[in-house]
Amino acid sequence: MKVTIVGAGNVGATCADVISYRGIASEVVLLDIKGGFAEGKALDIMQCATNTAFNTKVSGVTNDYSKTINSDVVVITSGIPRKPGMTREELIGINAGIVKSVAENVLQYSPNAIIIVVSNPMDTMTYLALKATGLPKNRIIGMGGALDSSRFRTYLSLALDKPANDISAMVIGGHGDTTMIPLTRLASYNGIPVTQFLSEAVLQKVANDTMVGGATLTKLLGTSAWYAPGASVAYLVDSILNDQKKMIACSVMVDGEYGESDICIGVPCIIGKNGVEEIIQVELNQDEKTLFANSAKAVRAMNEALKEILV
Ligand SMILES: NC(=O)C1=CN([C@@H]2O[C@H](COP(=O)(O)OP(=O)(O)OC[C@H]3O[C@@H](n4cnc5c(N)ncnc54)[C@H](O)[C@@H]3O)[C@@H](O)[C@H]2O)C=CC1
Ligand SMILES: O=C([O-])CC(=O)C(=O)O
Repeated sequence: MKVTIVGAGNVGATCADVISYRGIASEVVLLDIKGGFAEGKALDIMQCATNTAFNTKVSGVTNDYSKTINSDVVVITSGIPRKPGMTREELIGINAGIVKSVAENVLQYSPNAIIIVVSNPMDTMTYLALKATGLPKNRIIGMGGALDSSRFRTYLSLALDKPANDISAMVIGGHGDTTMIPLTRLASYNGIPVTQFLSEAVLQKVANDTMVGGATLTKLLGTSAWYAPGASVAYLVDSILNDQKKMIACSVMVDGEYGESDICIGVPCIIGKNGVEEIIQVELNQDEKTLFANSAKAVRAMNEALKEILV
């Protein structure tokens, strides 16, 4: 199975690295506009093969889409990341043009690919990719919820002092500092509600830390995060290529689900060989419904900025 990753920067290269050493795909192509950059990253990753025992073929190309031909999955990480103090939404002016042209280019050589959008503001970029390409909605997936949920589980694990893999928890809604909805009420430690172990105040702090998880890392690193984002994309790619049908919160086009339509927003999805195979309807309480409606309103308002680019 072949995966193309457009953008060989921090997130794209990390994603290629994880896909390779976990043997998720037989071939990975990294593509970047910076001359020689993707080639260098690919060569560096390939030189891990003997020490981490993988056989994935990794190659890099400078803006040559013909080398991406017949990819099963294409990941779009091209674009600029935010700097400390910025919101993801501020990236729209530069990233919209990049994401639109990249989505159109990859489809010329891989008309059947499933596209994973990572570039920010991710919900808006996913909507843009869908509208610009006209692909069926099951084939455009925005990656945000997988990462936000892993951050939520990490913060819960720290609060509980228990392993993150024993914790089940999900974040839905937009992938923004104020639009994420950590579903605290439904989070569990091996099936036991975390509300049995953690006070309301601690749970509120965990939820707040989760929502600003990306901003916290951006402040610490001077640019946005890449290890967990790259691993989260690889997790999604694995569920697609190996038809695992995992339930993963992803930004997808909703058509009446959760009372919304004509936006891409994070909802729990079954991810398999056909991309988005099902949207799971969680029974939300009134507070959660209100949070989701407000999140959707903010995501929809952001899409307005695409009007000029989509004409
Ligand atoms: N959805 C999510 O959960 C996450 C999204 N992001 C977003 O992912 C994007 C990438 O982040 P990083 O990898 O940290 O940035 P980066 O700056 O390290 O890498 C971006 C790469 O894209 C390349 N690029 C720019 N225009 C291109 C084009 N037209 N064609 C091909 N390549 C192009 C650049 O040369 C650069 O190498 C950012 O927009 C960031 O905000 C980052 C982390 C998580
Ligand atoms: O914070 C950012 O700008 C990058 C991102 O989306 C994340 O790490 O969640």
